[in-house]
Amino acid sequence: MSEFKWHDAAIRKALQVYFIMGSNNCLKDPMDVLREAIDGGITLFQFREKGTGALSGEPMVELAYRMRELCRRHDVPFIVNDDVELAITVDADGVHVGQEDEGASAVRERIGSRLLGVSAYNMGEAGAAICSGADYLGVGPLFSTQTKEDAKAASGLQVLTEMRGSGIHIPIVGIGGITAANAGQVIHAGADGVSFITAISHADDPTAAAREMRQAVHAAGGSTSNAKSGKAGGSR
Ligand SMILES: Cc1ncc(COP(=O)(O)OP(=O)(O)O)c(N)n1
Ligand SMILES: Cc1ncsc1CCOP(=O)(O)O
Ligand SMILES: [Mg+2]
Repeated sequence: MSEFKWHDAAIRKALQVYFIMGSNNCLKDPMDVLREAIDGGITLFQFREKGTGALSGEPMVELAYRMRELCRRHDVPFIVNDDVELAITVDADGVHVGQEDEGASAVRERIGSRLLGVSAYNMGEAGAAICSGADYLGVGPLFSTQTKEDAKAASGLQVLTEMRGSGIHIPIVGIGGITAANAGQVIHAGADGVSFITAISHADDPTAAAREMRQAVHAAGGSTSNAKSGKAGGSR
């Protein structure tokens, strides 16, 4: 198992431009989409092979391996959605789980020091996720989304201001309907970064789309403006 220890500042930096995708989200070869997104400057990638038309079994595992290799070559940390077994099999850098998935405490036990992201829709879920050992929260859907089949109603940005106003300092990434046009608002509301599927997976030019997202996050202050306890020396 990887012994890499994630530091707070490194997590906030990685969350800045967090691309999530599975083969069924793409309009062309998913490896090309990922390669182009990396060229455009994404800072973290989540393999989320889920929903109508998703791969399963050996083809899914093979795609995960190929994507993990590509990310590793470019020093982009690789996260697996939902599937802890798969994350361990492909030696992912972390796992993201939601409220309907395996419990965060059990996942932490299984993955050791790998990065653990947990979804939180409200203050109660955020508090529980932190107690269970989450390294970061995925908060949303903030805006309406067509991508997640069972998504809750859009919460709006006030959930972020409420969390930050109540002393929740853990790294947070916003999710749901995020584009380069609204990414700055997400950062200003208190998130360290933005995560998104469609903004890149449906873009004619994923490299340009990633670059645009990166510029929007940096223009809004990026992770540095929200880092409350970043330790120096994070090596990612
Ligand atoms: C960064 C990030 N935040 C939230 C989610 C959503 O997780 P979940 O609620 O478990 O829903 P699914 O993605 O599994 O459908 C996420 N994947 N990533
Ligand atoms: C996985 C997930 N969780 C909450 S919203 C969402 C989908 C985000 O996709 P998009 O960026 O296309 O709205
Ligand atoms: Mg999930």
